[in-house]
Amino acid sequence: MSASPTASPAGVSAREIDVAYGDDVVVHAASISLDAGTVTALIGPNGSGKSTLLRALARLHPPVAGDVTFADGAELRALSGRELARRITLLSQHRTAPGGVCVRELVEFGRHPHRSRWGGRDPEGHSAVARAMELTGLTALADRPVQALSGGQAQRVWLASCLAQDTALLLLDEPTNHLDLRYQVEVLDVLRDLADEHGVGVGVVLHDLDQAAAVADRLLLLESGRVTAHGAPRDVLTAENLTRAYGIRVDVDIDPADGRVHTRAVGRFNDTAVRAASA
Ligand SMILES: Nc1ncnc2c1ncn2[C@@H]1O[C@H](COP(=O)(O)OP(=O)(O)OP(=O)(O)O)[C@@H](O)[C@H]1O
Repeated sequence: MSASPTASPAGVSAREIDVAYGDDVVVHAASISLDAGTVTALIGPNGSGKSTLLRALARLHPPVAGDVTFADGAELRALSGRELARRITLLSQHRTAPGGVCVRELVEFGRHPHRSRWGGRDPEGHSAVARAMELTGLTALADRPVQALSGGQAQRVWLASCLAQDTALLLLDEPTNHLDLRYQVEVLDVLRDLADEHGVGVGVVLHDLDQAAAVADRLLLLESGRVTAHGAPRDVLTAENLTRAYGIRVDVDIDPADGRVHTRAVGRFNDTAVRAASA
């Protein structure tokens, strides 16, 4: 990012939190720590609670039990909205752009917590916005109406708006959705660079397990609202864990050349043994 993240020390920990919609508790006793300079990926089947847990860290769904504390001791529930927006940014899955705004204007919205109450000075703003647009490949589209963009281009604008917010903690819910292969890789590279070069603590929901293994230092596997495994990718992405979590056979290989974890879901269509048996 253009400037080093402006918020207080990166790092947030949730301890044993329950998160509910009405009376329905959907995340149970979940613990997660996002530390400065690390990428943590949340993985798991649809409906397992990944988005809800991520949103709880940004206080969009305040936990009904347990607590969430920042590295400097501040409690999530005690912060003003503005203080919180200077510490943590969330790229959520569902967003609607206000009508009539162009790319640069939407990215500039990300600077809102850094402006004075009456919309005044933000000395870092211009360079933060320019850098966020450059990192996401949007510079040439700066004056285009957001409503005239493709799904992938719009996704990059929302990501740029989060990057412009320039917080020490960055949460992203499926940021590679709608992106072509090149931009998927570029977005994941940006996340890795933010962690490695700027000490940002990143929490990201990903469905692609190989991408999660490649970008993350730590993985958190959720099943039915509970964290059932956490740790280094090769400890979490085991055939046993994945087969249980996803309810289909999943094979796992470790590439001897680079130590990367590769997963392969074995369905009826790509399991040659099953195909031969049923032919
Ligand atoms: N607004 C809501 N009101 C009530 N229940 C909800 C709401 N949003 C999500 N849920 C429920 O909470 C549970 C967890 O949903 P969540 O979106 O966190 O899962 P997820 O792991 O992110 O899923 P996906 O991979 O499909 O995005 C699901 O049972 C879901 O139906």
